[in-house]
Order: sequence, then structure tokens, then C-alpha cells
Amino acid sequence: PLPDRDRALSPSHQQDQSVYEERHLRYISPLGKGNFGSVELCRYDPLGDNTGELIAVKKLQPNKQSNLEDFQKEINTIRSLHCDYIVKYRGVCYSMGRLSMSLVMEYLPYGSLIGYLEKNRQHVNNRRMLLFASQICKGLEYLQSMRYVHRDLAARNILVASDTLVKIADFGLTKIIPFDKEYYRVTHPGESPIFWYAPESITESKFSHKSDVWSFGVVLHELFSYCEHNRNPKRLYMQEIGNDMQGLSISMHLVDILKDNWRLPAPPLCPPRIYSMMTTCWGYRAEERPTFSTLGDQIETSIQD
Ligand SMILES: N#CCCn1cc(-c2nc(Nc3ccc(C4CCNCC4)cc3)nc3c2CCN3)cn1
Repeated sequence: PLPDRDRALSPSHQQDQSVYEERHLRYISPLGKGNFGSVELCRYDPLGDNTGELIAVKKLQPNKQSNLEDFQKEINTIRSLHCDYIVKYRGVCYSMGRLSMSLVMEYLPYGSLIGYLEKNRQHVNNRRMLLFASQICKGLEYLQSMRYVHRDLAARNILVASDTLVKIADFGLTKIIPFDKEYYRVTHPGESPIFWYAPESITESKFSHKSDVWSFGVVLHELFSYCEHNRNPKRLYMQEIGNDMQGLSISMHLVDILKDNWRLPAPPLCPPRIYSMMTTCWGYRAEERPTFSTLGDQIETSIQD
């Protein structure tokens, strides 16, 4: 086999690298917080001359045993996904000193959709939004073909690779649907992003491809709201709920207004056809909601017009 120095040089080694040595990892800056951990920008620089590649490294939150198991599941999940619209796994980095491990992924330079849209609002038009929506939809169709439910779809978990490419990230809550069932029931909801959740996920902790469809509708709403922070789903729902607080838990209030057919309002300037697409994703009963392939076709049709 090639000596270490030359191995580091060969392009194939660079690409299918799967174990990163901590001694060559150069910390650069924080990138964000995900489920169970934080993500940092690092340079993997085995030659020590700053020519190494930039990578995104997700570190596990310190010493919470249960999280290590979940973290290993997250690593196995992302390692099994090969799709242009899903953030790429690069490898793992073991730090024996702390008996912990980190997940190494491709670095997406433009960050999450939220920051990108807030910053680049003026030159992202509806066509570009529809391109992003169709890419997210294709990524979700792929996930569904692998029997995965993401369970944490939100603009904060969509990353921007370039002005014309976005990818789905953060598989910390992703579960595989058992072969003999249509849904996954979670035992420990944890701190759930209920404002992106379908009603059955809130009331029965049931998650399915159709609950991912509901969340995709909320991501469409964020997208066509340019991720404006004063129009984010949580704020819009709390404004509606706030008006009739009666001591019930927030999630029960949320389910009540959804039962009364209240839905997130159309974002300003949102094309009517796109808003109606969102509202089909928000069918109260899971079977009323479209599939990702139907949604994909509708988005492609809108792009042609
Ligand atoms: N998903 C999820 C939640 C967890 N999370 C994942 C990442 C992540 N970020 C990037 N890239 C990235 C992130 C931020 C910026 C800037 C934005 C302006 N302000 C300063 C920071 C720039 C580029 N690339 C990644 C990842 C994972 C794989 N590749 C960040 N948080």
C-alpha cells in the first residue's frame, strides 16, 4: 500500500476517505447546532500546509450514553444515503482520548436555507424557489424509497451547496419504517419541533412518509416566506393560539386550531397554485395528503409555466 504521505495525495484516497485522524483536523469555526450535537468547520490537513479539504464535523454532545447510540444510528443512516439532494457522508473521526467519535460530512459553503434566503432575498425569484422545492422533494422521494422518515424537516435543516443546489441534512431524528407497518411510533418525543409536525405526530407520536409530507408543506411555507423570522411557523401559530389560551398545553391548542381547519396563511406574493399545494400537504388525515411523487410533478409543472 502507498506510504501515508502519498496515500493522502491520491485523489481516490481523498474521496473515499472514511477514517479521519484527529491529529490532522484543524478547527476553523462553528457552523451550527443539530440534534445531539454541534457542527464545526474544519480543515483536514494531513500535509500540514493548508492544502487540505474543508469538511463539516458533527461532534456528539459530551457523555450522554443514550446519545452515543442515537449518534451511531445517525451515522449509519447518513452513510447509507447516496443522493444529490442529501448532504454527503465523508467518514468518521475517532478521538480515543475522549472515547468519542465525530461525523465527517461534506461542507456546504452557503449554510442553511434560513440564513441564505434572509441574506439573498433580492435575487432569489419564484423559479429559483421552485427549483429548491423540487430538489428537496426529490431528496424526500429518495428517502422514502429507502423507507426512512426524516421527522425533522424544516428550513433550518436544508443546506445550500450553491445558488442552484440545496440538500437535506441532519438525520438525527430519522427512523426506518418497519417492513410490516406504514408508520413509526416514537416512545420518547423529546423536545419536538411541533410547529412542523402533522397532527397524528403530535397526538399519537406517529410518523410516516405522510407526516414528512406535512412538514414539507411547512418548509414550502418557509421558502416562499423567504424564511422571514417574523413570519416563521412558530410565530404565526403562537399568534393564532395566543388569542385563546385556556391553560391547555400548546400542542393541544395547536391540534385544536388544526382540527378547526385553521392553516398557516399564504405568504405575501406567494403564487396561489403554490399555496394550494401547501394546503394539500396539510390535510388533517394522512391519507388526504399527496405523495412526494405527485408533489414533484406539480412543482415541475409550475416550473415550466
Ligand atoms: N443541518 C443542520 C443543523 C446542524 N447543522 C449542520 C450544519 C452544516 N453547515 C454547513 N455549512 C455552513 C453552515 C453555516 C454557515 C455560516 C452561515 C453564516 N453565519 C456563519 C455560519 C456556512 C456554511 N455544512 C454542513 C453542515 C452539515 C453538513 N455540511 C450547520 N448546522
